[in-house]
Amino acid sequence: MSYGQQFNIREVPPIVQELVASGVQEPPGQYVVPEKDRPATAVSEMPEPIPIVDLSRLSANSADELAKLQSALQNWDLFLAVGHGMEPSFLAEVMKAAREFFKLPLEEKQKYSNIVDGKKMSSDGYGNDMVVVENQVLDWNDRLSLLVEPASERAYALWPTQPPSFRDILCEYTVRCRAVANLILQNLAKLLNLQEEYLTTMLGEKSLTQAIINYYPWCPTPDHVLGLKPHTDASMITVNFIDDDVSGLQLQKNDIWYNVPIVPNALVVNIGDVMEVVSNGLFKSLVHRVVTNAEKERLSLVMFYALDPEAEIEPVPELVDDKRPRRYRKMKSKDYLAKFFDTYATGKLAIDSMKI
Ligand SMILES: O=C(O)CCC(=O)C(=O)O
Ligand SMILES: [Fe+2]
Repeated sequence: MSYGQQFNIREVPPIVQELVASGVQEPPGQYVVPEKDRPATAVSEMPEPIPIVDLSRLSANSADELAKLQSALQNWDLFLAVGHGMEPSFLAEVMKAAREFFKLPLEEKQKYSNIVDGKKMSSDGYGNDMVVVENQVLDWNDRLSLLVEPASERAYALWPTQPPSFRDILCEYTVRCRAVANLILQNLAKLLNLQEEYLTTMLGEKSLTQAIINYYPWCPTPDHVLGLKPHTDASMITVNFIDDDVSGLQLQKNDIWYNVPIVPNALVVNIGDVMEVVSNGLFKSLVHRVVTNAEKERLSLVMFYALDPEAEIEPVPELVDDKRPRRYRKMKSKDYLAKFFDTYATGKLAIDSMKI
């Protein structure tokens, strides 16, 4: 995710889906993760399940539900959201449109390629990992990334016209997901003892929402590759709608990796770097990665809610005092995003560079 920017790249990586279709038995060396970073087949059992938060109860001001949200974020930096008002039939349609795009012939998908002049990668369009450092380990993932908000900034030339329903469905999902994000932000503001509209106001008209459809082809050797390298998101919050059939998202807490369970029709919502900084560390950005599956492909549709590129990311004054001094530097949103990709490519966490 990068929001309306172009980046110089070292090479154009292959489309993973094509590698798989060509019948590779082993992933090419560029995808093989060094032994110490490989996804262990056995991950730990969660000591307690991730709370499932009912958003309809939050909107009815349930104190119990708010406490559940707080405990989820304290323990896991993420929660599962039900009661979001999006019918299973609508969500199924969204996933179907996303899946159908990836089923199109390569030439059709390449019409929306994110490669510019063979040397740059745009934040919008179809492609995959951005290669910016030497010996970068590549993700076993292809994606379609589209800026959806502000609506006036959409690059419609990169929005697929196949399947024919794609555009309308993504527009509707954007509107409905924005309502979900706003409700969550209002409740996060409450937990921070800020005015209810504090965070929704920060995420105002010029703020950017990037939609990314991740497509992870099945992989002959899932133990040796990662769908996505360990990272935090460069967002305020991230709302993730996951294929309800195939797990793969893992979160890290206290240096241990755990599987995020699949709950059909629930959204997975996590804290991103911007919120960690804004809250002066009261909320923590989720460290996560994606592992692949030996038999099945996997899809996720992820909405990243980020600030206006010209806005400064910094702790809000209300959350800085003598007892809790400022813990993060200030940085312009667009500069942070540029930095984010270099750090991601090397397997490091961008948020660490903001810490004082
Ligand atoms: O595929 C997923 O479930 C997670 C995707 C993700 O973490 C991302 O796109 O930043
Ligand atoms: Fe992520």
